[in-house]
Amino acid sequence: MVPALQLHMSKTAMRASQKDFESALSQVKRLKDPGNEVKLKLYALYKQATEGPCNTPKPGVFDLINKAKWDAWNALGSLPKETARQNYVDLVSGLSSSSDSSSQVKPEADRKQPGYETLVVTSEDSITKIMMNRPAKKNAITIQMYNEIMLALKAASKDDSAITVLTGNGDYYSSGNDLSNFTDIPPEGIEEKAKSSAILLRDFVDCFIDFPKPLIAVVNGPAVGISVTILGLFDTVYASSRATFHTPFSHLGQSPEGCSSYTFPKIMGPAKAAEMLIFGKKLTAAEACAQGLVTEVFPDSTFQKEVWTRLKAYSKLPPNAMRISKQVIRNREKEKLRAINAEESRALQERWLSDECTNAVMNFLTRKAKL
Ligand SMILES: CCCCC/C=C/CC(=O)SCCNC(=O)CCNC(=O)[C@H](O)C(C)(C)COP(=O)(O)OP(=O)(O)OC[C@H]1O[C@@H](n2cnc3c(N)ncnc32)[C@H](O)[C@@H]1OP(=O)(O)O
Repeated sequence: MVPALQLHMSKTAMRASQKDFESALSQVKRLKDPGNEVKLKLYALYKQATEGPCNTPKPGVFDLINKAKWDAWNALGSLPKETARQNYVDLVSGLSSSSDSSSQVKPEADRKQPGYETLVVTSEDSITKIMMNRPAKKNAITIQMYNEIMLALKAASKDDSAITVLTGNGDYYSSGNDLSNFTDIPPEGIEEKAKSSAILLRDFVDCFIDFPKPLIAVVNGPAVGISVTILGLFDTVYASSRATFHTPFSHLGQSPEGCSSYTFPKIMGPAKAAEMLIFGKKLTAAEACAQGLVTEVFPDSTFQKEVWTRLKAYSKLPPNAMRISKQVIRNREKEKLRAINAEESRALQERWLSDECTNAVMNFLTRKAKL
């Protein structure tokens, strides 16, 4: 017989000794939490290995935890003690090797989902993170980036993550619409450009209205324009103390989008919303939090650490319960939000053809004006 095969057979035929069992018992304490289902299996095998078949009365129906333990033990029937001991040792050894390999953290480049040029999309710890990735341009949103964000949101809505995060790479969260989007005029003319831009805007904002899982904005720095307005469609907004919130629509000859004409007055009251949306008042993170647009502000020095610790804890909550809670909170407004989005997009389609808008965009692009 081939020696390696011989070794394999003698190993599987071998019964776990009391010493193996005891070492598995101490090993199990060092493992990271394997989840309730595995813990029940371990409990049942332990009881079977040490006491034999289930011999205690069935707990009452409201004693949920003890009933689950009893059910798991009872399900092992008359499994011999020796086999239960062996199964316990095998289960712990399988858990140890999988936890060894999962503790080797892969670098972000390896976890990165392919197919995006303007974003870095990663999925880890039940969190899908969509990071805008044009730091040299302050994460200004190009046509390609609008399309990629829509694709990433659609994929995240179907993946096995529990929550989804939008954030920015570098010192800005996002400087909003890339103003050079307006310079690429097709042969059909400027009206056609305004029309296709309005359709893109409407589709983009609809993706946020319809997103089914908890959606969190991690606002790592200043936010401008559309990156601010869509925050009203997020479930939670965490901001660095360095973040600012600026919607200079009148300065740009434009009008509000992202459903902000409805969500902002609802969140902060009409007077405060008007200061932002009509007069372009820039809010600090603390002010945005006081107005209810931001959930919580963290000191910039500890922002990433504190936010991701919080999000990792939230991502362990039962995903279906979170999804249903979001539906219950948001569903009754969806139709209304879609209608508002369509109306805001129509208004902008006209604004983009105005002299006020054309001059403001030209002034920025020829470096005559900044916010
Ligand atoms: C499909 C259409 C949908 C339309 C939806 C409508 C949305 C409305 C909006 O979002 S309105 C908001 C539009 N955004 C702005 O008006 C911001 C313009 N940018 C600025 O004012 C400044 O860049 C700044 C205040 C954000 C940052 O200033 P700072 O001095 O710190 O940095 P720079 O100006 O040197 O920026 C670095 C480079 O990034 C380019 N850039 C920044 N923001 C934008 C932008 N929004 N659009 C295009 N380009 C932008 C900037 O030009 C610099 O590029 P350079 O290094 O090549 O010079």
